[in-house]
Amino acid sequence: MNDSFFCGNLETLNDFLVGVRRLKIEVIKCHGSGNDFLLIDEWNNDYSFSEVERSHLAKALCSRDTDLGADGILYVMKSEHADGRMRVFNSDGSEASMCGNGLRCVARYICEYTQQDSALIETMKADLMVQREKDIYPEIPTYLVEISPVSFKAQDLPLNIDQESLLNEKLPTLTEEVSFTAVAVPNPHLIAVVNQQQLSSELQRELSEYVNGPNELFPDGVNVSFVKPLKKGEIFVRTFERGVGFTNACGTAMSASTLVSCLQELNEFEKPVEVYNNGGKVRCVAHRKGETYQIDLIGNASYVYRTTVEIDLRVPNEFKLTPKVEYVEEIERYAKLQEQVKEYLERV
Ligand SMILES: N[C@H](CCC[C@H](N)C(=O)O)C(=O)O
Repeated sequence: MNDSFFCGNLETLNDFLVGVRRLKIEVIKCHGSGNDFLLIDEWNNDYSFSEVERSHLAKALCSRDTDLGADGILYVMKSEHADGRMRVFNSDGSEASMCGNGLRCVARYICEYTQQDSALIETMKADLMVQREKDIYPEIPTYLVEISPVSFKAQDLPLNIDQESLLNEKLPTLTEEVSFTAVAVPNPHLIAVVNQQQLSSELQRELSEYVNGPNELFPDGVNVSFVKPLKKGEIFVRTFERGVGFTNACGTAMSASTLVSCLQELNEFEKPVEVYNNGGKVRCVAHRKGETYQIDLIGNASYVYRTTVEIDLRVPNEFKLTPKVEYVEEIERYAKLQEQVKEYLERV
């Protein structure tokens, strides 16, 4: 009996004994306003990853040094009480309680799978309503997702300060240059309304890197957004995302920024606000009932390509891809939207 037989058997036996995890994982590369994700359907593919594997996969597959790369992974899972469940992991492997742009992509995936125009999706802290909307740009799949619960309590971010909340106030230990509002939707956001000079400076990067490193203020880190009012009903938002860095857009941040702009009377509750960003634009509507807030986030849910990742989960950085199958028309249509937004932002 030659060696290869034993090697083959030994390897198979060894694989079994050490629990090798060689898998072929179907992936859809998608994005909401240029905030891009790898969508993995655990539910219908029956992958059943461990907690550690989900985090390690996010770090390995989201790295921009690979043929994949993304801001995060969206795991679609079965829910015991809703139409589906979304878990979102940032590219650094950390799990977030919510992801607005990602939820629109999951909304599309679940609505198309169930052939419904609306659904209830379970997220870490809430079951959220999602629905298909009329395209805000021709032929670009558009979804509305509910962003809630909303809390201005510092402890809900958490933000360690000796006051209940931070509402358009200075954080002197951080900077004297701008005022901030802290809000959880329910992931944590620190938001400043700024002018063009402040937006163009290094201030946002410097303070974002500080509050997302070891610090007393935000022990879990925080998404940091600079908001520039364009005109009534229009804002521009740039976000340094916790667990990622600067992204083209951050859905929960754009929603929270819209809410803050209404509280500061730059925009109006119950009226649409066009939120421009480096990846395109979305529409938000902030709702207030007494002291309860909720935001509607409306925007694209675009697919870019499908591929299969061939991977051994024990060494997730060494993976192979099958040839990517692109959604060519969606890519072209979204590029037209981005061109229109870019031209507009150069004029406004
Ligand atoms: N980085 C965020 C999660 C992703 C949120 C963002 N991609 C969105 O669209 O809301 C956090 O750790 O809270």
